[in-house]
Amino acid sequence: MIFPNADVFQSYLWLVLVCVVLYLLWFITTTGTRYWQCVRVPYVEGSPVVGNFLDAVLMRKSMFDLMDELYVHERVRESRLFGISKLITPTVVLRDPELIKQILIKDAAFFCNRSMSADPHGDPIGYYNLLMIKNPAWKQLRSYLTPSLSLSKIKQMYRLLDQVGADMVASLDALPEVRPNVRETEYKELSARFTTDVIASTFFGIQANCLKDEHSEFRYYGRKIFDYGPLRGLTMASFFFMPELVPYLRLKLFPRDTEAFLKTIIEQEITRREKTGESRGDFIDSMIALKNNNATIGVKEKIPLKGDILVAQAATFYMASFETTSSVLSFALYELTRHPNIQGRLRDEIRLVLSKYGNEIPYEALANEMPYLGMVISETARLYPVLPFIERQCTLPEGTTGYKLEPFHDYVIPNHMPVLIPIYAIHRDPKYFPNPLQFDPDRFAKENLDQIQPCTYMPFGVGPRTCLGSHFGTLQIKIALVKLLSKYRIERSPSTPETLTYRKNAFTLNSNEGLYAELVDDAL
Ligand code: HEM
Repeated sequence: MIFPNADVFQSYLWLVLVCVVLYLLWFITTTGTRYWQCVRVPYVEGSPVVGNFLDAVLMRKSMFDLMDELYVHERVRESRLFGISKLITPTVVLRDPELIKQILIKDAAFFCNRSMSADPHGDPIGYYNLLMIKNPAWKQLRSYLTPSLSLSKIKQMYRLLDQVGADMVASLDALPEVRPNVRETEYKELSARFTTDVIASTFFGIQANCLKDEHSEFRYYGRKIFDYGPLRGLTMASFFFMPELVPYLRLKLFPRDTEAFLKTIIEQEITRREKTGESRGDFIDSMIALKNNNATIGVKEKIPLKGDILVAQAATFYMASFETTSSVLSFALYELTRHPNIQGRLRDEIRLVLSKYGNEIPYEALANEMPYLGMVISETARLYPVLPFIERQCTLPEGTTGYKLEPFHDYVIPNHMPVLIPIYAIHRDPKYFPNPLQFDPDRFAKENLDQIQPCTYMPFGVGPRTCLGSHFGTLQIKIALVKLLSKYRIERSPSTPETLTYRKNAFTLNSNEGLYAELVDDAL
């Protein structure tokens, strides 16, 4: 009998070992797809490691385009739901409005959490906030923060908002003329500066002066939050794609210097007010009240709302509010530039209200007497929702293995599975919005509203975990549009893009192209 010598034996051993490791790697990195092969749900096959997000990881497609392609994929387009892999994690995507209603509204108690998460120990500011925190602490925190954005609070902020609107027009007046009575602007930067000044003024009681000074600190740090260079892009992607690893990688939701900046200004303002006894009835006052009332969150461990946890609330409101509002505002201005007839109709409505009230339009008039303004904003938020999808995680009481989808489907969603609702794709589905790429505010006319099926229009999300700032964000957009269109007619400039492509390294909708336009002096 011939025995292989030790070297050959060792080589065989290595070969076997390499094969085992490769097999294990394949086995682990294809978990998502293998899961969907075993259940009776249509799915789109993903690649090992990256699942269905290869094009997003390689930055070949924006998250919006990628989700849109999955939504209409031939294997799943007739189905109410389908499976994908978020890297290696099996993830269910809901396509059907009835099913979305069932999960996000009727059975919201089991789908209140988002699957993305931050590190509670290493990053308290990133974790203990409404965007990230999980139930039951989320419910407590939401009930503490809801009053700070109630209608009466928003009404109180109206004059401050109106002032920032006037500052915006003044900043446009100061631009050099490209021809007599004509100036050029870029809507994305303009909108970002407007919304940043609004937040600084209404939430923090601070004049940020972004509209006056392009190098303002507030604008600088705001830009940093959403400026997804390679490192920041990877960090932000990790919160969504691999939340379990976030604590080990010591990742933070806010860039460190932005966090330090926000911490300093918020703590300084809280200390100043406590010393002077000044009260403005704004967000900072609400935070001081929570602290003084010894408010806590959490059941087993009671976390007091003070220090970093208060900073977390202000920082998240800053993050959740300015990029979203400025995105919708800039796209609304862009569509109004491209559609002079729609702009004309809106200016007619503004003219009517100005003739009734003069330049001091009351809050009630803006809210109740300008239906076309509301329709333009709703249509903008349909065509350009800020997020590609809403995200949830199935969270059932201990001992329950899964959530039954009957009578819609015989599939059972396992506990902890991520659930995605692809709002961008649904808003652009011709089944729900005929001729979906057409910008048509009349879809939202009172007489047409009953044609919009529930849970097909979700720019602010749906159910109890919906956007907390939807009224406040909409009011900001209304004020900016009314102020700007009262003074100027907006027209295409040679740099106005005809079609838009979306940034591949952004999680909110953002065009690659600058949204340039001309402002023609034409006061109403
Ligand atoms: C037009 C502007 C805005 C749009 C389109 C928008 C959109 C959204 C969306 C889609 C969500 C996720 C909802 C879900 O998961 O169901 C969200 C959540 C949130 N938004 Fe907004 N938002 C806007 C303005 C604002 C403003 C001005 C604030 C002010 C503070 C704000 C604060 C929040 C917060 C705190 C959450 C998390 C709520 C929670 O998880 O309980 N948003 N927003």
